[in-house]
Amino acid sequence: MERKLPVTYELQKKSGKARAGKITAPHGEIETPVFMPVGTQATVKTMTPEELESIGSQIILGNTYHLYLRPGDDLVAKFGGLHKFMNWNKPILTDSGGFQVFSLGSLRKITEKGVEFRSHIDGSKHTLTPEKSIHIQNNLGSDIVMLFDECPPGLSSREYIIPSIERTTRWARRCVEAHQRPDEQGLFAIVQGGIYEDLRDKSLNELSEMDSAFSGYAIGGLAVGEPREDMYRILDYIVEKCPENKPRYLMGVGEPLDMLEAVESGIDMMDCVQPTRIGRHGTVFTKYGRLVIKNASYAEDDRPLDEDCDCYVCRNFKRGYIRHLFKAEEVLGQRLATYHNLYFLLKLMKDARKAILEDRFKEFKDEFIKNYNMGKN
Ligand SMILES: CNc1nc2cc3c(=O)[nH]c(N)nc3c(CC[C@H]3O[C@@H](OC)[C@H](OC)[C@@H]3OC)c2[nH]1
Ligand SMILES: [Zn+2]
Repeated sequence: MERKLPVTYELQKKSGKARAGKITAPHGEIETPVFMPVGTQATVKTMTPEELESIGSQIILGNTYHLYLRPGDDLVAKFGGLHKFMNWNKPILTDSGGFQVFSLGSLRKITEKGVEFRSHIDGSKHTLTPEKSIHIQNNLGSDIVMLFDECPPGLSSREYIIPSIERTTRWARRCVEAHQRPDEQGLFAIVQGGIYEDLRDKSLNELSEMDSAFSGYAIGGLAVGEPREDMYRILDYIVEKCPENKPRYLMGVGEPLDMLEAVESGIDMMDCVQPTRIGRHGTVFTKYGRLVIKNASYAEDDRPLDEDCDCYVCRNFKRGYIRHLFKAEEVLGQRLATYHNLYFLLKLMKDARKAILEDRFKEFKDEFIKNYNMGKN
């Protein structure tokens, strides 16, 4: 008898390949499509949990690599896990750390056992293995645990990707074996295969042999420097081949136009550091495209960041004031820009969900793209 998985999915409506649904996780329900703010070091930078809840965040992300290095997953476990440690009581998804080892670590060496690397913090030597990654995530107590995979560098050759997929599949088996709380923390598979349809099939077919252990499927290996049209082509090809009764998560995508393309291909969940990272540097999303607030042209501009946004920031502050905060290097500027950017993406997914429920997603997407490309700010 198939064991009840801790994370389940209910498909509610389809509009083309786009889907509206509901994920049920140990710490709560998630209406999809959903954008997941990234909280790498147990905080979504500059935001309090209360603010995150007030803008409609349903689930946030944490990261194995960072929390293992600092403050240590054992310490987080002593505080009762990540939810208690950071006072976030809704679902949390943690990445498995492989990606960060390659994007942040130094002196890395991949072997069958795992990945050796030096910490970007103090240069100390570490080895992350499938077992270690899963045990760290068990200590963190996240609702959704990601497989320990290799995300090949963007535009890797077929010759590199084929053996990488096979090792990642062997690592997946070891992750399933090592998982200490399969009834409390949902395990997500991560499909690799670069920009090659047949290699995407290879990765998905090999992982599907362990399907009963997986609560969901992530599409990995994208948003790593490949041309946009290759990412769209692969999404259009592989997403609908993932199980219809489980959530589908596209890793690392958070540009508005890319998110709508992903939703159109059947993706339910997305994450990206962009809204928080560019927000801290003074770039904000608006209905008509990005806006760089430090631009002199906004010095006396008494309009809100986005005249069509009803967030706390857009209801209470003008562009001229927020530009001043950035020029004066006042930290409130970073907070207001981050708050608005997160609200913008969360609202975009909420509006997309409504459009799907009303079976008009294609029209919604085309209208958004037309306005966003106008670039009139
Ligand atoms: C930006 N483009 C992008 N493509 C990615 C592809 C992969 C992948 O194939 N495998 C794994 N394991 N992770 C990936 C990731 C990292 C996402 C994490 O990276 C962190 O954001 C930087 C965040 O950590 C809280 C997030 O957690 C899920 C990707 N990011
Ligand atoms: Zn706003």
